[in-house]
Amino acid sequence: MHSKVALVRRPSPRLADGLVTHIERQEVDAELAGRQWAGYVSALQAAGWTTVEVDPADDCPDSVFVEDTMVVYGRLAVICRSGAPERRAEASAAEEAVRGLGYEIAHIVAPGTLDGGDVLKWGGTVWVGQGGRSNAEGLAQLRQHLAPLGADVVGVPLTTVLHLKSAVTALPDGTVIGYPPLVDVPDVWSGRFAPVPEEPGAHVVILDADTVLMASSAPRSIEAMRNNGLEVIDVDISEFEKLEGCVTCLSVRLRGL
Ligand SMILES: NC(=O)NCCC[C@H](N)C(=O)O
Repeated sequence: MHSKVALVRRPSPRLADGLVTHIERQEVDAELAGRQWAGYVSALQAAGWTTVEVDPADDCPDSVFVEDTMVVYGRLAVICRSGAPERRAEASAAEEAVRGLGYEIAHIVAPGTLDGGDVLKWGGTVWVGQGGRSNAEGLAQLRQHLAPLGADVVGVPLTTVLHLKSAVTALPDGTVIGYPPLVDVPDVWSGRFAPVPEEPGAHVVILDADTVLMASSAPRSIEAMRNNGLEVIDVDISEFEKLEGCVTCLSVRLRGL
């Protein structure tokens, strides 16, 4: 029985060579990134999460963004085949780690592509960004794997950001938050969509029913969350943001077998 376990992965020494797609490349301070990663891991631990390190992948610059390697639903971990061929080598060690924790394993296979960052889950619905890293075949395979578990898998068009969860994430009560200029179809969540005033303000990791983790680069959104009664723990992840990373992508949250 595991509860509140998070997979994390130490940054590669080649982090600065990570992919950038929608933003200008900026210089990454690898040493600062290392400290920020340690701060992120400590924040998870302080909130009661046990962290498990996936074996490092020093040759894979983007391996720290471990969320993209899998989609975990119930006791099943669906191992992704990234839409970025450069990132496909990251998956095998992540698979070993989650298998070692007792999860059942399924795979997205060619020609399907799926990045974990494109998958938003809440209350039995699984939304999958389409138009970037994850294709229709990847979505169809995910739907097939999750159907026996009762999940409703829904495609969502995506044009302006890397992953669906770069645009929207869900609060503990199921409200979907997003920075409107980057959300193609807010109507998907009509009645439960709430705008935030900053792009990184759209990214939350749910730590428990009352607490979320957010990036300190979104002070106005953090204030709005606090005013709405949520506890917010904030972490500086500037070096990962330079590579289009956000708080969600630095871990895979496993909420219990
Ligand atoms: N789930 C995420 O938001 N992942 C961020 C991945 C960033 C990485 N530089 C990439 O382009 O794949």
